[in-house]
Amino acid sequence: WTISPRATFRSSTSLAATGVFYSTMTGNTETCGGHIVEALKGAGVDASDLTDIGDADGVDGYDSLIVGAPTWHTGADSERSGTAWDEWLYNTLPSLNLSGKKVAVFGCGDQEGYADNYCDAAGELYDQFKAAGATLVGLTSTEGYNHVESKAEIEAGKFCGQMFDEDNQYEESEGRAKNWIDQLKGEGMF
Ligand SMILES: Cc1cc2nc3c(=O)[nH]c(=O)nc-3n(C[C@H](O)[C@H](O)[C@H](O)COP(=O)(O)O)c2cc1C
Repeated sequence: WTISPRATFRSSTSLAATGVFYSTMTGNTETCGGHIVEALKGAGVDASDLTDIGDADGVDGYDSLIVGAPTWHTGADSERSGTAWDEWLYNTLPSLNLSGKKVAVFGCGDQEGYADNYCDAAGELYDQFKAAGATLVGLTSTEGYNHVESKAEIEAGKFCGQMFDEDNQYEESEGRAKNWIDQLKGEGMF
């Protein structure tokens, strides 16, 4: 008999294949991250629990990452989330080796109240993980959203990942999470 290297690596103490990290001020990004973790379970993906990036360790130990942030620093050039990501992106991420790892970004914002800056922090996560050498996956269409401008819209009609809006479209969130995980599976992330 043989033990595959992968099976050996996945001992009971090893990390899950996909790490799921988020931050939040008022819980909305946690709600959406919860939908994502449920969808991952439903799809049979070996994923971590939803983990606050402020408490995270060993982020580079996963094969792939799903990362999500809210936006609170409206209009800011950098440190747009107003959460633990702001420090982590510039103090921890540059020291990690993420080359070859697939990363998918999600964001939580308010497309009506902050229509000119909808989910701007998600765009920052995308840019910084890309700069760190990761392969970014999971782009989605902007169809069905009503924002005017967004730094998460990295090309016309394309978000850099999955955007959520618990203020205006909370009833969409669970379905958006499920569809996105199906898409990521189709893109070969897991
Ligand atoms: C002071 C303030 C500033 C905000 N700025 C933005 C913004 O620039 N862009 C955006 O999409 N949402 C903005 N929002 C909305 C929040 O991002 C949104 O409510 C989000 O769901 C909060 O997520 P959280 O509960 O995980 O922190 C802002 C909300 C407040 C109260």
